[in-house]
Amino acid sequence: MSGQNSDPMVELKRRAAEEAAAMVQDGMAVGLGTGSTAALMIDALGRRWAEGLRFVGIPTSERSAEQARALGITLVDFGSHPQLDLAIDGADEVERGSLDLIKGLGGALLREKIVAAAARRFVVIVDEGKLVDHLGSRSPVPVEVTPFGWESTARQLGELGARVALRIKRDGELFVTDGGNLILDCTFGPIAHPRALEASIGHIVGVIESGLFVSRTSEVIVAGRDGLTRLVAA
Ligand SMILES: O=C(CO)[C@H](O)[C@H](O)COP(=O)(O)O
Repeated sequence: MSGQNSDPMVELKRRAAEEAAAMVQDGMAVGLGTGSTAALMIDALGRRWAEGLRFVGIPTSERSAEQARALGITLVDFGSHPQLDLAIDGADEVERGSLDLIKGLGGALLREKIVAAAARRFVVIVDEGKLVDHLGSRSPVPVEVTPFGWESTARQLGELGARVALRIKRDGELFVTDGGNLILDCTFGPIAHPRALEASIGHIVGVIESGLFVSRTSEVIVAGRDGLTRLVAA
């Protein structure tokens, strides 16, 4: 994930990632997101670590843990750090104005949401293609469910109006999360009331968590062709 890339959007994402990484200060406890943009941010933190910055990280996936460990970053858990100063992560969709999110196309939504909920500030880094007027415009809502009875859970999600697909990997194997669960990708189309939908999904037995992140974002750093923009929730 490190090194220069000739894709201009990757370069912009790298700048957003560096801007977010610059928010980390000595002594902080920091949530480390998952995905290609978050990986650029962890790389940037690795460079700051090499220059002498010292902080502790809680990763949102085994992937991010491995990357951070390889860079020498000290990782901790919630036992020693039940509250974080800052969490930085990517997103699949960001709703203009509210800054509500869909996350979890990378499959790490449960740990990502726990980390975001534990952070005093939750900073999101995306390219401009992720901005939408209504969540659900392009992305399904990933929902993490227990393997036991997933078909019944899927049926109930369907009753909320979603087209439901069990996530399968490219090699044809089931996608299994770091927690040993399954993902149901739920296509609702544009979502008028994300908070109400998040609650309705959460009430279904067998659902562990959804990728709707409502009223959790402190700030979004958007990488666009015209440079970086910082958005704060309205
Ligand atoms: O939610 C996520 C993983 O569960 C990611 O943050 C999201 O998928 C964005 O990834 P990328 O930066 O690669 O587009």
